[in-house]
Amino acid sequence: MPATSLPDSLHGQRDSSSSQAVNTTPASTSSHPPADTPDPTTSTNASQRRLSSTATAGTTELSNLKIKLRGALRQFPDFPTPGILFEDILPIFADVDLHSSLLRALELLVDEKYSGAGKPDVVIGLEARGFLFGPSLALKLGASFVPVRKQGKLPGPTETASYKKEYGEDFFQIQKDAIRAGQRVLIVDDIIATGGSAAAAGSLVKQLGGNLVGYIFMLELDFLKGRDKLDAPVSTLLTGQEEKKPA
Ligand SMILES: O=P(O)(O)OC[C@H]1O[C@H](OP(=O)(O)OP(=O)(O)O)[C@H](O)[C@@H]1O
Ligand SMILES: Nc1ncnc2[nH]cnc12
Repeated sequence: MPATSLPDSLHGQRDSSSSQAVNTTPASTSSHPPADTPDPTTSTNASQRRLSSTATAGTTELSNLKIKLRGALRQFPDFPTPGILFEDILPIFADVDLHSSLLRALELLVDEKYSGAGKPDVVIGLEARGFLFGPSLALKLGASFVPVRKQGKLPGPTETASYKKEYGEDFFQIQKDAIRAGQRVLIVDDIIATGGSAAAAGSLVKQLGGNLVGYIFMLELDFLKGRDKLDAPVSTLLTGQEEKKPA
C-alpha cells in the first residue's frame, strides 16, 4: 500500500517502520541507496506524511471551532430595518473562551490559505466590527493593522470610496500613507452580505498600490452573492443564514 493511503492514525507507525527498513537495507542495489545514505524518496514521503497529518489535525480543530462559534451567534429579526435578519457577533467577544476560539480559528484559516511566502504584511479591518478582531489577528500574524473608516473620521490626506451595503449606502476612507506599494494586504470583516463594503475597501487598497491577497470574514450570507463583487480570494469561517428557533 502506498504510504499516502495510510489512515491518519497509522502515520506515526508507518514513519517508524520506514526508518527501520532503511537500517536493514542491503548496502546498495539499483532500487535502494546504501544504508548510510538517506533515501530521498523515503525521507520526502515521511516529511510529507508528517505535514499532511499536521494539516489534518488543523482541519479537524478548525471544524470544531466553527461549530462552537456558529452556536454563539444571536439573531435579531427586522434590525436595523424591516426584512433584515441581523446576525449579532458580540456574544463571541463577551466570552473569553469564545473570543480566543475565534482568534485561533482565524489563525488556522489564514495558515491554510496564506502560509509561507503568501503571509500578509498588512491586515485591514473595516469599521466598526472589523476592528473587534483585526488588530489581534494582525498581531498573531506579525502583520501591521490599518483601519478603513467611515467618512470624516480619519485625519490627514485620505482616499475615499462610496458603496452600497445590505441596508444602506456609505463612504469608506483610508489614510494615504497607510500602505506601501506592493505590500501584501488581507482585508478582514465580520460579515459579507452584498459585498459592497468589502469591494469598496478592496478598491482603496488598489488606489494605494497595495497587493490585495484576499479577504477573510467570520460569516458569509452566501445567498446575497457578495463574493461575486470581489476580485481577490475569499475565505469565510461560517457560511449561510438559517433563522434560529427561539429557545
Ligand atoms: O456586504 P455588505 O452588504 O456591504 O454588508 C456588510 C457590512 O455591513 C456591516 O457593517 P455596518 O456598515 O452595518 O457597520 P458597523 O460595522 O459599523 O456596524 C458589516 O459589519 C459589514 O461591514
Ligand atoms: N444581516 C446582517 N447581520 C449583521 N450584519 C450585517 N451586515 C450586513 N448584513 C448584516
